[in-house]
Amino acid sequence: MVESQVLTVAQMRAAEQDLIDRGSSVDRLMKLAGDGAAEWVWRLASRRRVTVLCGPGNNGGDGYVIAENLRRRGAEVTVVAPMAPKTDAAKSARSRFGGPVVSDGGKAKGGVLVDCLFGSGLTRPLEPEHALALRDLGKRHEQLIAIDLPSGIESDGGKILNENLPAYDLTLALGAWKYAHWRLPARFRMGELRLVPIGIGHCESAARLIGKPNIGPPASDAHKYTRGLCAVIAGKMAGAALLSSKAAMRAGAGYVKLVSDHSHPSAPAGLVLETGDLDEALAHRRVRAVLIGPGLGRDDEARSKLASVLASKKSAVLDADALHLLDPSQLQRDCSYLATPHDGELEALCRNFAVLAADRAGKALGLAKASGMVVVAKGPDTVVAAPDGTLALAKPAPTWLSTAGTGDILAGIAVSRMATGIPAFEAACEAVWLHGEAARLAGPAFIADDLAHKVADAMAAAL
Ligand SMILES: NC(=O)C1=CN([C@@H]2O[C@H](COP(=O)(O)OP(=O)(O)OC[C@H]3O[C@@H](n4cnc5c(N)ncnc54)[C@H](OP(=O)(O)O)[C@@H]3O)[C@@H](O)[C@H]2O)[C@@H](O)CC1
Ligand SMILES: Nc1ncnc2c1ncn2[C@@H]1O[C@H](COP(=O)(O)OP(=O)(O)O)[C@@H](O)[C@H]1O
Ligand SMILES: [K+]
Repeated sequence: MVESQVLTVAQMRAAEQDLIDRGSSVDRLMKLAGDGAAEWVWRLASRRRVTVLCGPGNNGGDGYVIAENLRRRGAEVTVVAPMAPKTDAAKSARSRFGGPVVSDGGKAKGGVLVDCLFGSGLTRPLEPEHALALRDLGKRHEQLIAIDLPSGIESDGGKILNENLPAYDLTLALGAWKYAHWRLPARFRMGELRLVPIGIGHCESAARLIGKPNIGPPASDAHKYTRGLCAVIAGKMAGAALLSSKAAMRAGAGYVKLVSDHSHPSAPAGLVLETGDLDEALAHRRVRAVLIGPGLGRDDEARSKLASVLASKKSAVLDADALHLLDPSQLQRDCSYLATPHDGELEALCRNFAVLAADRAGKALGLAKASGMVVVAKGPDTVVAAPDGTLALAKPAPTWLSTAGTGDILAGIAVSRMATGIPAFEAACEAVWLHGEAARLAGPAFIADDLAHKVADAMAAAL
């Protein structure tokens, strides 16, 4: 879906060029973007005075279009332009603005500040005088709207390039989402996010935002084995695997087995405990997906359990300790693997698979390519990467997830989705969404056990 694609600056430029090649023009796209954005500014301003801060590029050009649109509706609007327009489209938009333009924003104040200083073309930190002007104007206005991106943010990485820049109430993404709209730390400076369409089409290589999956109830002739049997392998700290199992039982699989050397007096009655030989348990033809890692430990016994899982050639979710123990040569060809590392585990895996990249998305993509595994790089801005270079970005999930054991729940959901027979990348995206939704439904201050129970409600939301 076009609305869920997330583009790099290079992809955005190619998409714009594509529209121009089909008969549009930069001026026409700027008019569409500016008029679309002006609609939001008009609503938010509701007759308050508006200041539009315009830079030299096409982001500034959008600003002049917005200002003229508002002026024609009768709004009191001033443009502050510390730099003259440089691009042809911006110069022409400037020439069509019939209101006042000042170069020094020293006296400007009002209801709404519209930031059109720089957008996706920003290549370096703001000059000190521009950063200062933005900061001061920000303080003298009641509400701040960023056009395309807040100025001072790097579009592809989501880095904030200057200190003490203002936080915004609303950011209007023009044409398509950019990475910065969903990456930290940029995301949390942007306030509400809205997309202004300008006719950008489907981009084959774009990343996508993870949205609500369409799961549906079991088929009318379903039985527990057709829905999928998954095995969760317990290790030293058996509680973690039990948490994963509880989540797996609620995430779609028809049958969940906990393969454990421990007794589990508090295990739900519906969870099948298997205490026998691990290789035998794995060899069972009905086992469609296996989870190993939560609470596994890192001793010889843990190593041997991981070796058994990988030798079984079953589809597997690898989490926690399994990611530290993993030897690249153990991964089997033509097997489906899903790894769920947090940042520390991702670092260890990247060392192990000789992957060099600067940020989480780059590391996840590099690792997926080097290992053949689907990689869910977990954190406040989780990404999912596939070996073929497909990337999906999660929307922010509740920060209450930052509590022990929530990763075990994610791994349990993932193995359950995989056991239903869907491809690992889809299973990963569904698991990330269900995990975030369960957290939303659990409310504040939940613990991992509460989260496991909410997985069924998250499934209900996706039916
Ligand atoms: N293309 C289209 O069809 C459409 C584009 N649209 C809009 O265009 C925006 C992208 O426009 P853009 O590429 O002109 O970049 P923008 O962010 O305005 O300005 C950057 C310019 O300033 C410069 N510069 C960079 N960093 C700097 C710094 N720190 N301090 C000083 N200067 C700096 C840099 O030039 P440089 O100095 O590096 O040569 C660059 O040229 C996009 O976000 C959207 O709003 C929409 O209208 C829809 C149609
Ligand atoms: N600040 C946060 N905002 C949103 N999600 C978070 C945040 N911190 C952690 N999470 C999520 O919580 C889970 C934590 O997993 P993990 O670190 O493996 O914990 P554990 O090992 O204790 O189970 C991950 O899914 C991660 O994405
Ligand atoms: K901007």
